[in-house]
Amino acid sequence: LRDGFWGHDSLAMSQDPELFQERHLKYISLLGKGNFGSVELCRYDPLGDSTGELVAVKKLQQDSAKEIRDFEREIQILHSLQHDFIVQYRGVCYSRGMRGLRLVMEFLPNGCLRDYLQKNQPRLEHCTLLLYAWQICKGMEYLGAQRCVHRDLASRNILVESDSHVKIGDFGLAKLLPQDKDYYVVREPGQSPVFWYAPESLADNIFSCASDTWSFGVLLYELFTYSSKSKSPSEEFLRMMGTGKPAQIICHLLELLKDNRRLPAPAGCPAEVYALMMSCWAFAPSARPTFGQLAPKIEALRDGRSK
Ligand SMILES: N#CCCn1cc(-c2nc(Nc3ccc(C4CCNCC4)cc3)nc3c2CCN3)cn1
Repeated sequence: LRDGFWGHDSLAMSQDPELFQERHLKYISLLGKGNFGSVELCRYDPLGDSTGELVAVKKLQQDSAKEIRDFEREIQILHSLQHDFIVQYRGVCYSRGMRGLRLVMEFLPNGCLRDYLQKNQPRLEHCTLLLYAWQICKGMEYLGAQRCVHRDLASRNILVESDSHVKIGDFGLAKLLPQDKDYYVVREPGQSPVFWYAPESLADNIFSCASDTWSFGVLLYELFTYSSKSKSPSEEFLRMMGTGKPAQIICHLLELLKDNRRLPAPAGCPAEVYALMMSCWAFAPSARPTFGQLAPKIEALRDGRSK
């Protein structure tokens, strides 16, 4: 289209609500660092009068061909998801061609659940922790129905919309299952802390909805320890392993899990909640509950305990 009222960009560009123009994306602050990426708070302000909306913009740190290809897959996965307990896709911003590719998402004002739990521990009751657990479980049930494996379920990847609403916030390691298999074997070994990994993921890089259930159990543990650093999964497992050489952490952790050693019950954690975590940590993937089976169990725990 010739230059005219729309300035130098094409009419189509200005009309597509999912295309964000870099020149209108105003940087405000750094929100966090996920896997291979950073997330910034920006205001999308095409009118230039600071009335534009706040958005969270994810971009790659490295921009190798593989990182860009994986990022494009992450964007496609998030674009295909639409659920109350999954962070909303808004669009993309291309600058410098594909090298400057950025993912634009809704901004959640209260940050990630790990920090939120630490900061608000005194006023967060078990009933609220179980509400967060139920919402994440429903989001994961929906994800499984889309044949998507998250691979990095942890409180650092959950975002807080409000006191009563959390969302799964990062899909940097998510994979879509092929039609003919219900598991995914990754080539690059553990990119995220191994203390959230199921045994089959530690041993053979195998990921599935069942390995997501294992990580969900660790997330339940994080909820009921209010993500305390001293009681974190890493600290607890390292304590159980003693001061082995760092090289053998994965083998040592696997031995421990084979010996049926598990994270301890968090202080004050109701026995039924600990039993639920333990069911997610069944050694055999097939013995773990699905998210569809976990949701009603969490509901029952919520109703059973009014406070
Ligand atoms: N998940 C995951 C891991 C990757 N990651 C994602 C985000 C993210 N953060 C927010 N909001 C957000 C974040 C931090 C604060 C802090 C700032 C310092 N003071 C304390 C509060 C406040 C609000 N909104 C989002 C996203 C993605 C989509 N929407 C950040 N890191």
